[in-house]
Amino acid sequence: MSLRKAKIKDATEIFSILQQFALKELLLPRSLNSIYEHIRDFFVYEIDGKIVGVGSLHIYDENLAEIKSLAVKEDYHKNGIGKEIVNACLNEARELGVKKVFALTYVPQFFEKIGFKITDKSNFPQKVWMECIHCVKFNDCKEVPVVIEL
Ligand SMILES: CC(=O)SCCNC(=O)CCNC(=O)[C@H](O)C(C)(C)COP(=O)(O)OP(=O)(O)OC[C@H]1O[C@@H](n2cnc3c(N)ncnc32)[C@H](O)[C@@H]1OP(=O)(O)O
Repeated sequence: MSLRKAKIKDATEIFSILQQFALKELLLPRSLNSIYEHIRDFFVYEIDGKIVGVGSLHIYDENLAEIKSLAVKEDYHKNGIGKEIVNACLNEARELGVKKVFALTYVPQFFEKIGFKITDKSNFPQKVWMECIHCVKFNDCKEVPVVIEL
């Protein structure tokens, strides 16, 4: 078992895991191209050389970063893998000097267990005006914003 930064060769497997949950509308879909572009943001969790969990930290500025594209394969849920990936993202944010990390999620309870608090999306205008505005669910978004101060 190991958690590590992603490499280029992991991109298609990251895409495949995220796509499984996107098809169930548990995550917003993400293109393979976007994963290649942001491969340095990603962590992967491996068991016996097979990727079973993925997640990424996207930096906005010195004050703000976002946990994005977090998913653990269903057979491996509730083994602490999701929490470990989020904690790796938070540690990286701390090392970089970022002060606040947020996520938009359908599973706020999972993030609350890690110490995030529910907040308001208006606190993240960078996200809303750079990304949410282009999302097909912009006017009917059910994702809950959560945030943690580092
Ligand atoms: C920013 C985003 O990307 S949000 C999208 C998150 N991803 C998804 O919803 C995709 C589908 N879901 C998943 O991949 C997984 O269920 C995840 C990532 C949400 C959780 O991963 P797991 O590895 O199962 O979580 P992990 O075992 O680390 O759980 C940590 C704690 O949260 C709890 N937890 C896990 N999932 C949930 C949930 N859906 N609701 C409430 N609590 C939860 C666990 O019971 C555990 O609690 P404990 O510390 O008291 O034992």
